[in-house]
Amino acid sequence: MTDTHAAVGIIWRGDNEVLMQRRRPQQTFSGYWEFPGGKIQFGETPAQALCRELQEELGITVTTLQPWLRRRHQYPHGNVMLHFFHVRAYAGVPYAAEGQQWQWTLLAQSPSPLLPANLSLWKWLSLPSVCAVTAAEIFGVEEMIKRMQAALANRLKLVQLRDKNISAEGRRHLATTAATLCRAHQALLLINDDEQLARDVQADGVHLSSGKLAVCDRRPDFLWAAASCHHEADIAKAVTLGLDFVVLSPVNKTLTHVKATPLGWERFAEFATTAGLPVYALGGMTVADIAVAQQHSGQGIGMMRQAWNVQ
Ligand SMILES: Nc1nc2c([nH]c(=O)n2[C@H]2C[C@H](O)[C@@H](COP(=O)(O)OP(=O)(O)OP(=O)(O)O)O2)c(=O)[nH]1
Repeated sequence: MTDTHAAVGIIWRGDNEVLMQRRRPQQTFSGYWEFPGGKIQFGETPAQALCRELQEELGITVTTLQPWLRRRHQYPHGNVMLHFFHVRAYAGVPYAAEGQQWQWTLLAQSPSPLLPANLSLWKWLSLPSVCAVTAAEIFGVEEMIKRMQAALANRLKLVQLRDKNISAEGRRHLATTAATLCRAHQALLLINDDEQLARDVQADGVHLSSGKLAVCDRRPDFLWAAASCHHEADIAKAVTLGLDFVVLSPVNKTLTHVKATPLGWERFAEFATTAGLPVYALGGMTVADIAVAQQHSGQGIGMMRQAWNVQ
């Protein structure tokens, strides 16, 4: 059966509210909450379809569209390929141009029932644009903690504790302190490749190295689970395990993996569009690359050294 393609808009008000509308009585899944959007018509690109739908449904003219992921869902009535976009700027004031019920919805208050294809996606909306990877191997543990404090105070919301080559005590001390700090700043902490340590310090989740990902046969039992990917096969495995996001590298040249051939942004975009889950770009990233990654369907960027250059 061929897929029906639909373009879907996540319309933001600030950082933690999105516009949701309710499917009307004559539609399938009537009464379910959905993001505005609809079927892509013959000859339209997904972006054109979304702009048309948002004009028709809400009377707004989109001025900035940011492509996000693409996700396939099997409904009883057929397969749908959903093309998601973030909408952060538009002209006009939204109104129910088709008589539908709609509301601004806080991310913490997922409306119910949500269209089934949107369930895991809702959780991913709270992911930030930067994933900072610890670098105690470079700075030392105490300096790393100081820099982490500063970065969290500066609104960092996602930390991956990596540092595989420091002492076990140093890593445990870093993990314990990072867990306390991240909790205090409502930031997520994922521990690289050590489920026991993640459990001991009550981290939010684990981050699998690509090596661990390859041999892992179940989703780690944490609220958040992510992985490092370098190839298509890694991403496919992450999807099979039902992970929440992946960090794909190296996108640009990086000091950490000097011999690796960078993917480049075009190839990154191919992966990020088709992965079906959020993808961060890693490798030679600076803050200026957040926007570049997002224009290429990425969730944002992963950074190691650059993330901690905070006074
Ligand atoms: N607009 C929108 N559609 C979604 C979302 N999630 C999701 O699975 N879909 C599906 C439902 C529909 O099958 C298709 C969008 O088509 P549509 O909104 O034009 O719906 P429709 O009533 O014409 O389609 P049908 O399902 O009743 O045949 O994508 C979402 O968040 N927003």
